[in-house]
Amino acid sequence: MLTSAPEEDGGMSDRRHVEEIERVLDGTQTGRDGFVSASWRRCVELYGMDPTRRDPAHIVTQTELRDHRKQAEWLIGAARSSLQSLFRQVAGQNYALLLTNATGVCVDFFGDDLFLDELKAAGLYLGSNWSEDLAGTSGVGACLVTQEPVTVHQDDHFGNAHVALSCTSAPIFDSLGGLAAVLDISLLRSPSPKRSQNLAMSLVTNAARRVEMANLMAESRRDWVLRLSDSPEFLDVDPEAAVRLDDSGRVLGYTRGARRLFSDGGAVIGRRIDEVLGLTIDDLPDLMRDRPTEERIVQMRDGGALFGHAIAPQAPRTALRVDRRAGPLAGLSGGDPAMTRLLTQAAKLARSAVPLLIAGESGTGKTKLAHAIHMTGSTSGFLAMDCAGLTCDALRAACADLPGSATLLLRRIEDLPPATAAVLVGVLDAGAGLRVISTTCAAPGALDLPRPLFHRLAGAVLDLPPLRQRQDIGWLVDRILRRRSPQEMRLSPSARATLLGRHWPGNLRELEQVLDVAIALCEGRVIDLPDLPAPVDRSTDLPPPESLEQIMEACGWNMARAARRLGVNRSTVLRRLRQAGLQPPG
Ligand SMILES: Nc1ncnc2c1ncn2[C@@H]1O[C@H](COP(=O)(O)OP(=O)(O)OP(=O)(O)O)[C@@H](O)[C@H]1O
Repeated sequence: MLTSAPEEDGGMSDRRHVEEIERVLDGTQTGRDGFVSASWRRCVELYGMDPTRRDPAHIVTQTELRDHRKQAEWLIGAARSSLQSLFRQVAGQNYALLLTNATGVCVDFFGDDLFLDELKAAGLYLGSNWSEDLAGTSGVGACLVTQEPVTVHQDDHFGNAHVALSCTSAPIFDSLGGLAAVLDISLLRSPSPKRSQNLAMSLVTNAARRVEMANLMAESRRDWVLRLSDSPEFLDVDPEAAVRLDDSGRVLGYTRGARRLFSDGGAVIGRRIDEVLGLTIDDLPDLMRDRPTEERIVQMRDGGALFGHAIAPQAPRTALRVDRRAGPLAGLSGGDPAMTRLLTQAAKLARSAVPLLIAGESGTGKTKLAHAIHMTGSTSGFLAMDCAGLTCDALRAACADLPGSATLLLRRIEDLPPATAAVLVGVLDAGAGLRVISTTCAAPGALDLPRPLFHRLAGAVLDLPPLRQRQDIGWLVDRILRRRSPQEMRLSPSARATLLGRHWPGNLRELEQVLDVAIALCEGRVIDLPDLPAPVDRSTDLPPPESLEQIMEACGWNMARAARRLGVNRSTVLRRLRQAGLQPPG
């Protein structure tokens, strides 16, 4: 039995409210929404609350508020612009907006300064705690329990303290499907019909959906995102649902709108997209923005269809970039840290006359780098010679025609016949304006050259990394594809993953050839697995003796890619990392 309503200030309506709660507890249907009756029941039977008490709002301490806000930083960031635009839409209508965390504490707030004192007194402010067991039936509290959008209007509230308010709240889910927050729009005073809040309901649910979308997009820069909409007009600007996928098509996250599209109610994270929706990862390139929206149709498993918009992973952002003023040198790398360091040095050395020795495995781009250095430097003539079988006469004849200022490129210096070595020393000493660049596949220290010659060639050594150690393979693939295909072509995600996972004993030359073959074999515009030639040089296609850390770095610490490159499964990679005490940087 509840205590009776206070006579002094409760008045008739307060008493009626308390009486209705009593009747609901007795099992009478009073016309209240079912979730409201259920909440009233919990308030009395579970939390032992008394509706006649006018408790002040529950406000956490400043220190607690700071902690709550710190923990919700990501959420506040993702929600800010949606809240701002929602607040603009309701400006001048006395609404207050509250963003609470999953425990019901308000961590962000927008309200009209004119009513700030009233809003604070009513608990519509930063730090107020609206969890049901403290504040009774409220929009936020009921939303946290039901995980559905709700309007708790006037005397839907449990306690007499809040019956003037009208609160409409929508849940916000994180990308793993957990309830993360509640977005609430509240009025101090409102018209009595509950339906007056229908517009508020639609505003708050749309804003919550946008917050989930913003959060998912912020998490997904390195992954595929598939966005879905019922209508082609909203697909690119305000889609209803989104799924985040890794490059093998496994679900990494989703927005609440996508949950209802999945074919069964079971756990979805980690499952392949073709198991939960009616498409595979390789269908995504066909759903990118360059296709007309009406053609981007995704068949759902229930027989329905939606419009789809696939967003490809963005290239990793790297702090290191070669200065654009380095000209042709800057175009040789897509942000691989070792290449960036090397090219930055090369750009400085290019302006000097220091003889350069470029070392690296076959096909790593030594000749291309030498050309770029020449183009960046100040010499005018350019002569490239292969050292294998180079005779003294041929060397003397070729150098005799060189202009006063020239670059002499000697390819594969390790193959220089010993007899020519002595002549080369003479040529270099005689040519005052001659800048020499040589290349070698051997380790510079192991070069079997006469010392006088070695010191005239190796003023500085530039060591090119093998392709398998580069972190910009994806960038190189796109660049080569753009340059060598007659029309715009793309790779299916599985074809891309395969290329990123190969060992590339033939380095960039091999990559170019593989892409040439794929371009020739591919019938449409999307290169898929069957278009890729198998690795030719399997004998050397064994994992090189590199450290696990080097491989992880080359794979951007992507477990799936490292597993493919090592030819083991992901759990083995994880185990080996743990054994080696390795962790991803930062
Ligand atoms: N940064 C790059 N981007 C795209 N393609 C490149 C790049 N560097 C080199 N290549 C291409 O890779 C192929 C091999 O390059 P290059 O001839 O410079 O290698 P190399 O190391 O001199 O080879 P080798 O040791 O066999 O003489 C060439 O076709 C070249 O165009």
